[in-house]
Amino acid sequence: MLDRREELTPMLAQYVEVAERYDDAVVLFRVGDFYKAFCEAADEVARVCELTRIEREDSTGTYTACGIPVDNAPKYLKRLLDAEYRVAVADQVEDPEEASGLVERAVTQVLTPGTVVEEELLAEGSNTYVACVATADGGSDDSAAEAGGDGARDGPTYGVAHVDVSTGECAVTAGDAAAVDEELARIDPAELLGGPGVDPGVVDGADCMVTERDAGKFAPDAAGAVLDRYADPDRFDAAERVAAGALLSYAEYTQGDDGPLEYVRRVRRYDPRRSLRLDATALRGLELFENHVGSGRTLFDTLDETRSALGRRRLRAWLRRPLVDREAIEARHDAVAAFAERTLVREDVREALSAAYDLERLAGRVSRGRANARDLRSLHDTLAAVPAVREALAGVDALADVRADLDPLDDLRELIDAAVAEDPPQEITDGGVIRAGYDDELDEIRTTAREGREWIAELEERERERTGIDTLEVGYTQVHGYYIEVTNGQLDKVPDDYTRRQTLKNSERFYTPELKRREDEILGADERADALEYELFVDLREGVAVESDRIGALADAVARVDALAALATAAVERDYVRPEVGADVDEIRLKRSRHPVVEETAAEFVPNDAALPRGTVALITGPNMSGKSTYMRQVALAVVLAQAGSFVPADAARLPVVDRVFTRVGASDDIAGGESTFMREMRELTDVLHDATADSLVVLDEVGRGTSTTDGRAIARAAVEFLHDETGATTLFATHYHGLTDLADEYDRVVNRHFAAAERDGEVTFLHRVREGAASSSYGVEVAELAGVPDPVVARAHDLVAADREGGGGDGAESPPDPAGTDDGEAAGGDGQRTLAEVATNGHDRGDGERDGDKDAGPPAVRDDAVADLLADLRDLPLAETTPLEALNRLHDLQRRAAEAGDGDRDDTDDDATLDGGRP
Ligand SMILES: Nc1ncnc2c1ncn2[C@@H]1O[C@H](COP(=O)(O)OP(=O)(O)OP(=O)(O)O)[C@@H](O)[C@H]1O
Repeated sequence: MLDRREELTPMLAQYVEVAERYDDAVVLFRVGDFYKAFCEAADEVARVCELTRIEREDSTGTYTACGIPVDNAPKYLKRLLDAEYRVAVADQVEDPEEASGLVERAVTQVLTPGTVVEEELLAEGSNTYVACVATADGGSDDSAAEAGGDGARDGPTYGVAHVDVSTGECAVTAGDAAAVDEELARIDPAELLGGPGVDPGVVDGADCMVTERDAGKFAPDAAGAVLDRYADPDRFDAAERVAAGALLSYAEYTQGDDGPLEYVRRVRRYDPRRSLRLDATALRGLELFENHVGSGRTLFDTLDETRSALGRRRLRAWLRRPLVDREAIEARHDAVAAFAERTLVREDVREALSAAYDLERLAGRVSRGRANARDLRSLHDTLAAVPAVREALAGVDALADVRADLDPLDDLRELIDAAVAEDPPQEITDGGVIRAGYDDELDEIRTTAREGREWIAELEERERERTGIDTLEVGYTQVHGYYIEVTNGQLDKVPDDYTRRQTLKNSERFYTPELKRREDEILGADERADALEYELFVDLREGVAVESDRIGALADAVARVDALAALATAAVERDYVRPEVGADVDEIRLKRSRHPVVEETAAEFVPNDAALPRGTVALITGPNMSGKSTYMRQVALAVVLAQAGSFVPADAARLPVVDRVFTRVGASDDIAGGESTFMREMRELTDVLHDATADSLVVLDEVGRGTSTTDGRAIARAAVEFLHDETGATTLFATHYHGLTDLADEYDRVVNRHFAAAERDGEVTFLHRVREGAASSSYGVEVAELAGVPDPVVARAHDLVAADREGGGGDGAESPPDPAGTDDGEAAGGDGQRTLAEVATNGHDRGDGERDGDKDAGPPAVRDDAVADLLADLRDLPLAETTPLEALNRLHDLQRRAAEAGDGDRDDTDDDATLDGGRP
């Protein structure tokens, strides 16, 4: 098309010119009721949006066009954004009626995945961020960047900035490549700008669209000048300045390059170390916001009892960045406790908040000049809900601070209420927006129009009387205006002052000079009223925009109240307990803790205790599927929840304040990223071993399983030793390398815990109960059988395992496991080895003569576990809620299980001593 530029029609020439300027975007031209794309852009739009592509022909030749209907635009724009297109929307910027020739068009907005502000394109309860990573020198030379941020490892310091263009929230920090990676995982941007000089590895890992910008935007002077419009650049490090400045310049560009975004009221500088650090692996491994299978529930879903979009975003932010300041954590717990203890307060507050609209986004639209009258009514309705929240909170000391911040902005509410009609139309140009009584001039114009209409309404009656034409009618059409209609039979009675306007088949239509005058008056008044209403509305909107700081402060308080009330609701409804996090707490101690998400879906969740003095490395063994991962995650989640300000799912909890939670759990194959599972696993392990401190909590699941047994076992052992000796981090380490469990004999702070399985009626049952000591078997083959692996394969696997054990191969040969952690050599049997077959047939008579009447022939580990479970079930029996018949049934069941477990010469009663220090 460029080669035909001279011949193009004026509009196409205009399109080509804009498309050249916005060459990284699909340009859409507003033409009538459509946003139109032409030529190649039309092909793309038609393909992505599944719209019809039209071949057009004019004097200059043929070209394609594709139109998105304006009324349905969000749906199609979303498709384009999801397909990672940028879309430049060019609107008419002059009144078509006043234009001589072609209407002037200009790009008023560039829509990109990270900068959309359209309500329909934004997720309601989460932020949409665009982030930017940059070096201090903007890539101009390779000199070392100015120090700042974390700088723990060698390498340049990067600035990382992010902004939510819909709410104006903007923040910046600095750190090395690893810190940037971690920050990006927490920010979870929808779009990322990578400055020149930034190591490609730093931005490539981000799971979002990466946008390139002209290098000049990252030049320190240029970026500094942009930042200066928002904040004092001297408050920031060099790298932060470049990142924030370049980012804000991009944000301005997407909003039509119309100068500074006034609703970005501040650029917050933060230090990620002032919150509990959760890197991408931890966020993923603990399934805070994302479920591995992509469909199940997450921690956030489970806790989300918020009532407003503001609260929902705040709760997300709290979980993403839990606190590390003990006082702040306790203050949040105090507030949650206050809500939890007061059902009425909580319910009143939540009900009032249900009426709250998204104050932050409303304020953003007001400042951008995009709010319509309905938005201002929504703002009014939200302000109107505040007094009820304040009233509910009155007299609750722990909530006094947040209550004080809930300024209901009465002046603003009254102003909006007085000015804006109660149920205004969508458009602000068509009138009906401003209330009567708000503006004298408007009222006067409206009176004129009303009086005119009344005069016309009475005209029919008057004219019938005056002319004697009893069928005379007065009417109105859009095209001809007001008329007096007389049927043909009565035309002889028409008076002289009637002028013919229109002839119909059976009648004639007339007007009189007075009717014409009144009509002009009414139409003129309507037009003036609409224009004046628009003016008044825009003035009002600007007046409200001036108050955006106060609205922002109120939005912050509303978000806090909602998030606190949500945490309290979750705590009450799901039976969570307030954790103790005092300065003297130097251990993780949980009584009957549960996994907050799994307990929601499991038919019957088995609670477990945990007692881990700081610096303990707990080796967790047990069969596949026995609950190791769930247990480790629930301990980590208790810590995260507590530091986020939440109560935790347990009967009692004492938790230290940790600086970071590291996890390496579950499968995280990175096929798309081109790394093998093992490589990825080792990378994650590297991060842990490098960065964990004595204040960290480390959760490692089956480290080393991705390679040969010998190598894997060696790596696992070395990692445990390092964590114990060098790092001192409190660690939960699940492993199938049973040989590792003898580390507990060598190291003070290494302890063994295990999960047991019971075998009943020929089937393996998982008890999901944690116990002291190491486990005896993996039950891998049994799990394979449960999963439906064909019988011959299962049988062959059993044989191979047995042969392997007898032959002394495999992990089991390294050293005999201590089955129940009882240190009782006898208990493990003559040679300390038990075949899987022995374990699998323990205490169960197959009727094939295998068990020759010796009830104690089975391995003590399984028997002990069965007895311990019996005791635990007995202890947990809710007597108060059990009917006599149920009790009898339960007793019968317990008796049966006692018989199965055997009544051997047991003297150990401390199986369940994990938390209680040996008390039964
Ligand atoms: N305490 C519990 N109460 C009830 N169900 C549980 C409990 N713990 C785990 N489960 C259920 O048991 C199953 C296996 O749990 P998990 O993945 O934690 O086992 P695992 O020992 O880590 O297995 P593997 O070694 O194969 O990774 C899960 O489906 C989980 O929902």
